[in-house]
Amino acid sequence: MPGETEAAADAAAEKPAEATAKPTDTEIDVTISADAVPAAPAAATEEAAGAGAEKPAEAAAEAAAEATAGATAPAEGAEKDATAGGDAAPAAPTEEAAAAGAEKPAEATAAPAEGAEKDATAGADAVPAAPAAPTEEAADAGAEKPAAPADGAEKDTAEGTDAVPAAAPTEESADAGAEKPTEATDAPKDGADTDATAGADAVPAAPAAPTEEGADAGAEKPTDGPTDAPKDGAETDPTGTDAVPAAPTEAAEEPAGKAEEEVDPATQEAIDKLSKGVEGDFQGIIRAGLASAMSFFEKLTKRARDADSLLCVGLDPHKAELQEDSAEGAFRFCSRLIEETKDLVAAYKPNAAFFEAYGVEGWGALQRTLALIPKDIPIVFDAKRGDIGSTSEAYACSAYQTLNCDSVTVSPYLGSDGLQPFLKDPSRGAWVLCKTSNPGSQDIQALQLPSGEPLYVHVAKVCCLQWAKEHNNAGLVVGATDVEAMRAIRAAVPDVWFLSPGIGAQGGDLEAALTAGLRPDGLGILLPISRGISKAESPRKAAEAFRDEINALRAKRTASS
Ligand SMILES: O=C(O)c1cc(=O)[nH]c(=O)n1[C@@H]1O[C@H](COP(=O)(O)O)[C@@H](O)[C@H]1O
Repeated sequence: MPGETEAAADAAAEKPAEATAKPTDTEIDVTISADAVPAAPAAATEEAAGAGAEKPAEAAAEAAAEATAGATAPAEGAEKDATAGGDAAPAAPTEEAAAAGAEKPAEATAAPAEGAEKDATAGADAVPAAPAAPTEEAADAGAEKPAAPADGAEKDTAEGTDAVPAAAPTEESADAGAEKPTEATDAPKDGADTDATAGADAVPAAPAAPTEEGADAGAEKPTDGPTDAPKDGAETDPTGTDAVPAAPTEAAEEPAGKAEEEVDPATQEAIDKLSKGVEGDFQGIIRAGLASAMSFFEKLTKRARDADSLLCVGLDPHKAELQEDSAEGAFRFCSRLIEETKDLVAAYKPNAAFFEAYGVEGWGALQRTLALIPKDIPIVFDAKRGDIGSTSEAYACSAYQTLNCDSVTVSPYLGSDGLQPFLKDPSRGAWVLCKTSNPGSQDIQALQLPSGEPLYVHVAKVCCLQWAKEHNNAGLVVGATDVEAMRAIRAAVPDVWFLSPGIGAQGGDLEAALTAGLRPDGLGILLPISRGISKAESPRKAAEAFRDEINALRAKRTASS
């Protein structure tokens, strides 16, 4: 209940009833996020290929597979490529590959409809920060660093679906692929530097405008666009095919165009930058793919508005609260919370600690829990990461690719290089620990710098205004238990989103926190509450009461400002 203290909550605690929601098979679900890509080819710069473009390479490959169908994307070639782990290497077709393609074109051509479905489901979460390029650099990058995350890559390799051309086919090849696969040996030879690293299949190196035929072939079942994709990835492609429509059909372009209108200036700038120099329809594809990737804070803002809520339910399966002290018990606990509150929340915040406590099974329970969260509800993965750059890369991969979470809590203590991996993809966000809610936050975070400002104000400014300024995708953890600090931080960074735990069990004052932290637009502060909801007799009623109390205070505050 709102305002309930830890003690009160403990006293009132009851064991939650057994979850009603049945777990789905989520191991696959989380891994397929790797495949999710807009039907866009990728970028034109090495930077794009190496940095943000973890997935577009696959996208390009998959997309072009559609257009060229059997002509240049042989099933056997795909298997070969997959074995080599080279998902995304645009290279010209070798005769061998083309011939292999001719042997089994039907698989390649049959793929798109299902593949499109799959990509649509996963697409929301896996849109790259930057498209990958159809240049040699991109090919190399793709080969060395497969676009898909580890799990996804494994899946892909098992399914042998990734190796496909990045460029659009000529009319001839499109026809060949679609109708006369045995003529596949006539596939384009230009740009013929076969990707030896990937052992990859025949792919033209340079993008070209798709032909009508290619467009038609690719457009059999356009995706709904990444933002419509459910997180649970329940519609996994049963054929194991990742193919995505390659060509910009009207249907595919329309939602992307709409999305493009909604993107923030930073995203728009990235789109302009990355599509510059790319000609014709492929520019449209790139723009569409990028535009459909809402930035993390756009997604959060949209959800907060749609649900009319700033409440974030914490998924903290404390052992003491479980009916059964096991990973399964933790999963059921979370499943029940999600089931009861999913229409009331702006976000969910699973805390890794409570799952890790159950070892490998706990990690599985976490993955299954994440898969239950509706696709339009942002996830804050509370893991408080941050390390040297190369290790943070792995942490970011774990949070964003393997677990497919939208955001993660991070420590600023290691500095800018430790945070960069969490910030380079605008569709993901990092919540930087700034002034935490616990009493010990005074020990270091409140130290006064020679400039006279407390360390937490410095952290707020340096993280949000400098380190994260490229994509504006850092928020700040500012506990709701220290309103004075919150006020100072709000003054330093007026627009930044706060994640403000401390309401409920930790005794924070909701009205004081909202007064100090809310932005004039009635947004800008996300209030995670765990035990105050999970320990209530009816978590739903408690969540509803919190949401309503928050909204009443928001209304009061925005009316007075
Ligand atoms: O990063 C966090 O989420 C966090 C930061 C902070 O300053 N204080 C804080 O309590 N948290 C987390 O927020 C949740 C608070 O839980 P309750 O006190 O039960 O609502 C726990 O998962 C904490 O680990």
